[in-house]
Amino acid sequence: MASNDVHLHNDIIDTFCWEKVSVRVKDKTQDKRLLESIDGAAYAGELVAMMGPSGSGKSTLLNVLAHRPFEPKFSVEGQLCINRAAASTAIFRRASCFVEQEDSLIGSLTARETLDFAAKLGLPNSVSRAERKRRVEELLASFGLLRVADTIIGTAIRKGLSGGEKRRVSVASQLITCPKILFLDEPTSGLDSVASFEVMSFLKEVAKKNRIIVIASIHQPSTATFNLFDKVFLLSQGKLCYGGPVSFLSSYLEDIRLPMPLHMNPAEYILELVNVDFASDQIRAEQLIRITRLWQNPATRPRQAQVVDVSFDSSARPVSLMPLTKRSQLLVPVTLLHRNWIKSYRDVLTYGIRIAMYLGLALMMGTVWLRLQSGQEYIQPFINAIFFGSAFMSFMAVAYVPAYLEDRSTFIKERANGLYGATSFLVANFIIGLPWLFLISVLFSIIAYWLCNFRPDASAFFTFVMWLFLDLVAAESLVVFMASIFPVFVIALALTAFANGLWMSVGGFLVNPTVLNVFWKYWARYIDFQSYVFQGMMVNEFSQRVFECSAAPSGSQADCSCMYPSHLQDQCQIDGGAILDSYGYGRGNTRLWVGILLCIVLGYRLLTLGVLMLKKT
Ligand SMILES: Nc1ncnc2c1ncn2[C@@H]1O[C@H](COP(=O)(O)OP(=O)(O)OP(=O)(O)O)[C@@H](O)[C@H]1O
Repeated sequence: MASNDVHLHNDIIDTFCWEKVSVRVKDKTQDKRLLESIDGAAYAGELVAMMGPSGSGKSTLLNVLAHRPFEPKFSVEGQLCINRAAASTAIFRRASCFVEQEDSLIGSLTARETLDFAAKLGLPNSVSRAERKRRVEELLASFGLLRVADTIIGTAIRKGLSGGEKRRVSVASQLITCPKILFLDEPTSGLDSVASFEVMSFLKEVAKKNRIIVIASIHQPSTATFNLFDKVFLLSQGKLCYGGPVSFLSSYLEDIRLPMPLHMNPAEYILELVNVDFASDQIRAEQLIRITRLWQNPATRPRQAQVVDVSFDSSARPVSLMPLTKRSQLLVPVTLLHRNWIKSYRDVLTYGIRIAMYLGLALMMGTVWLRLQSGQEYIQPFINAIFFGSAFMSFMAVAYVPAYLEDRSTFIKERANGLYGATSFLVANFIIGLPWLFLISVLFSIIAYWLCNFRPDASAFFTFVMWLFLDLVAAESLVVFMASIFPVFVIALALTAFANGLWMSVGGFLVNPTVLNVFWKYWARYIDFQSYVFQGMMVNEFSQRVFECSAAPSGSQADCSCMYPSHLQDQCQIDGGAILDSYGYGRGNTRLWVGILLCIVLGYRLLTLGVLMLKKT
């Protein structure tokens, strides 16, 4: 789209217009026009409705107007102007906000915290703390949210605000940065007619008081809600059928001999007029062609439809407009970290359930491998327990997929509104996981390590904790990477499980590294984080341990189906070092392995950053 930016400081946007907006989607399976040459304009203080039957192109038009990113298969044409000058994406990002159909609110925050974090992320540094608080309270009051300001939004297991209240919080949180244009995709979806009216009348008031242009797609408003709008754009099959003041609609319909019936909801009537999805008769289809032709033809299009009367309430005190200066890029990750911290300890689904799961696994492991002894027959159980403690713990990191996908979806929406970028998101995401994963590692080890009777030595215990912690950090980084490439729950879950399965298979336990198939031996093992953890834990346990044959019950050697070589089973005393030699694990490599593990973690995180920078939706 166009260059030649207008200069926005504290300027009011008086006019926002769009000309000849067309969208086409073309790929191997389809070539379809979604929007055809749509023109329109909106003025400061107006509440504008985008209406039309399902699939008519309302959301697509809204996305174009808001400069939202489109997938490459879409081709978008047209011109968007602010104050009659062409405007770039950067100007739009700074001047507008987009409220999605689905709320991207964080369920464990309260309404007040949600607005406060939106202010911290969106407002420039020059805004003082007191001013920020004042704006939050002002918006809570103007959206009728003071009564529920300290109630949480609501999570899957904890009820919070009602649907209407959530929508109001969504809208209020976007208004905190004083956008000059506010786009809303179906702001009333899922609300009853009373709640819909309530939300739209708040928006109308805010638009008038602050001279904001509010453009909302809406499905089927009640008569009262419809009458709140200043303007309506009616779409059908990607074409414009009417675009002008709501007050002029009825006389226009009379002019084209389709008068609005008395006592009928006008929104319902116009939607019926242009809906041919379920019409079996030819008459309806021809009627739609006639309506669109009349509108498309400048000769027959009524001049009044484009005349807009904006009446402002000059007595109302407007919310002050903020200068559009830059925010500190250092403060953003800190704010995200603070928000993630509140979420992680309040929302049991984020880490609470995982902590409980790992404690259960620790108890299970500790009781299955209960008090292993120093007899030779315990060598294999020790190795099995180490494998379980490294590989299976890493596998269970798949439980993080849903929480990460939720965070990613919030990030995608907030990034589209220009709040912060992928680096801030990933830094905050990484740091917030560390204390929780450390806590899990310590709690798991306290239970499992002593119950299993691993080497009773403080330094061995803390080394075990360190390996487990690194294992979980790497496993979580793998989850983050996979779920960023494929942000669909089932696919992310399946692929992470697959990757973990592969790392388990080539990690050294299931096939001794000395006999591993060459196809895997020379690459997979080296990037397999589980193999370094397994090696590390093995060295930690076996390098200073001796297994006695005397401790074994008689005849146990014959029953022993061990992985370690048979010549070792004949000896009366087995040094743990010999077990390590049989696996080809050298001692003294701990630092190297820790370094490699950290590089693997960094690698996953950097790859994720690349994915998030490239994937905008
Ligand atoms: N990614 C896509 N690929 C192909 N067609 C698409 C894509 N996205 C939307 N469309 C098509 O574009 C048309 C307009 O869709 P859009 O979502 O804008 O309609 P809408 O009026 O907002 O519908 P609804 O009210 O049901 O949300 C529809 O026919 C839809 O099938």
